[in-house]
Amino acid sequence: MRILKFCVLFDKLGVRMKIAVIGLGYIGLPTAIMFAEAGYEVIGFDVKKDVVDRINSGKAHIVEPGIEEKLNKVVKEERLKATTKVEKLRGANAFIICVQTPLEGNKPNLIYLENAIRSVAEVIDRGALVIIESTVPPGTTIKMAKLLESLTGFREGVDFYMAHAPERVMPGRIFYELVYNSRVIGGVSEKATELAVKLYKSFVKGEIYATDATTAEMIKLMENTYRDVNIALANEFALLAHQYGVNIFEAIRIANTHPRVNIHFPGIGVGGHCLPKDPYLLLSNAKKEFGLIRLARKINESMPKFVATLLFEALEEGGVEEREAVVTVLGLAYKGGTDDIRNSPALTFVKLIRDRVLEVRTYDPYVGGTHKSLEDAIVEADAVVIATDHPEFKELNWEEIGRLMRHKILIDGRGIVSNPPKGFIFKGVGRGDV
Ligand SMILES: NC(=O)c1ccc[n+]([C@@H]2O[C@H](COP(=O)([O-])OP(=O)(O)OC[C@H]3O[C@@H](n4cnc5c(N)ncnc54)[C@H](O)[C@@H]3O)[C@@H](O)[C@H]2O)c1
Ligand SMILES: CC(=O)N[C@@H]1[C@@H](OP(=O)(O)OP(=O)(O)OC[C@H]2O[C@@H](n3ccc(=O)[nH]c3=O)[C@H](O)[C@@H]2O)O[C@H](CO)[C@@H](O)[C@@H]1O
Repeated sequence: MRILKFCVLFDKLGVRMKIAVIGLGYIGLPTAIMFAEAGYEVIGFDVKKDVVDRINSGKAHIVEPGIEEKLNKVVKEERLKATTKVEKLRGANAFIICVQTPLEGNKPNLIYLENAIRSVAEVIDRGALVIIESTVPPGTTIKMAKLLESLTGFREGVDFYMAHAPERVMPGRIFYELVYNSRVIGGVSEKATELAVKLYKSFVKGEIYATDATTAEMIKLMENTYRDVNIALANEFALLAHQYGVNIFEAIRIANTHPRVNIHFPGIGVGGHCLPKDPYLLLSNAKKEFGLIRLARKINESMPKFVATLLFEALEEGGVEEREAVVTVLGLAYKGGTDDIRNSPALTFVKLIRDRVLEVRTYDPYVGGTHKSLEDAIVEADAVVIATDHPEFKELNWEEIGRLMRHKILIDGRGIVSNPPKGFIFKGVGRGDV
């Protein structure tokens, strides 16, 4: 073990290995910190100057438990430096690419990844390892290896080595999961797989499964598609529960006691940088139509609209004119405990209702919003809609909140209020029982 660590940390001449991490966002920054903690010289590269400046002052630009302390330490000890200058990456033994891979329409936009490869091409030395951590459509890593070959005249498997090492961590648990999750690593060549496995072994304590690049790409996309399809099934069950007068959360709790059933949780929708796009990345290079995965997406995409319907029904029941209504939305983040608003169903919901009501107020303790305090956001409101399952919202005393409101209407888009509070018109996704 000690010999392996020595081989990975130092090159053949005994010089400390230099790792370049390209893209310092939710994935790249924690990854850069892990490699720095493992003993490498790490240089982080991002196109955003404000991100780079913040990191170099030891301050994180994202919310993640433990990140401030860890970042501060590795920056102070000069084990991690960030830059916007590509020439500073020269001499890197490994390049780890963590740029975003979003959708444009429903098609993958790989421009950030291609630009990252172009940057690598400017500075790469013979023998270097290039790893794509970003989630990509099947076949992309091989395409990127070809792009790098055409830009440099080098050959993969001979002059450089390229592998896909998809990231599987869950925001909120990143530093634990980076170490203890199992990992999948697939090289374009066998030598690339071998080198990448060796590199990740310097901090990963979970199992590392070696495969080829395209299989690794497909595995990552299958994992998130599996989750998306299962959430869609839970959402469809929730819609059915409204037809049958059932509390879906109670039904799911009991169904899940079956040894082979694990139903996910319904809600206002599925957000974040991954689940709303990865099923489309999986389908993007396919030559025929696949129905199930697309239908699941459509169901999940329809959920903010369903919550809007619940709101308008409740306003009508409460005798509140839509055009006069003041609605407070609790939570903008795509899920609890994060400041990430990418593809957040809360934002979609706000867009859906804002032209129909008098005022939409928003409050999110992690993101901000139109109001800085919960009390200010709620006072004289006609309805409150829970759009994010932040832990803070699970502790709220609804009777007290009700006293501040003009009308007591509560819509639970996240299944966090188990007992409808007294005196409220209460509706929630999957709460067919109320
Ligand atoms: N966020 C997650 O929970 C998560 C989990 C697993 C996998 N992933 C995947 O990891 C990848 C990164 O996701 P993220 O959430 O960290 O994205 P992000 O948007 O938070 O970070 C990407 C960073 O890359 C930078 N960047 C873009 N183009 C660049 C370039 N050419 N050179 C240098 N920097 C560049 C951006 O400025 C940004 O700071 C995506 O493919 C995503 O699907 C994300
Ligand atoms: C397979 C898997 O586990 N992948 C994880 C996932 O992480 P994530 O941060 O995107 O988190 P999720 O918890 O999946 O939430 C997404 C959205 O779905 C809503 N949701 C969730 C569960 C549920 O039962 N009902 C719901 O409605 C939730 O509110 C939120 O809006 O993708 C990352 C990037 O690839 C992975 O790295 C990470 O391992």
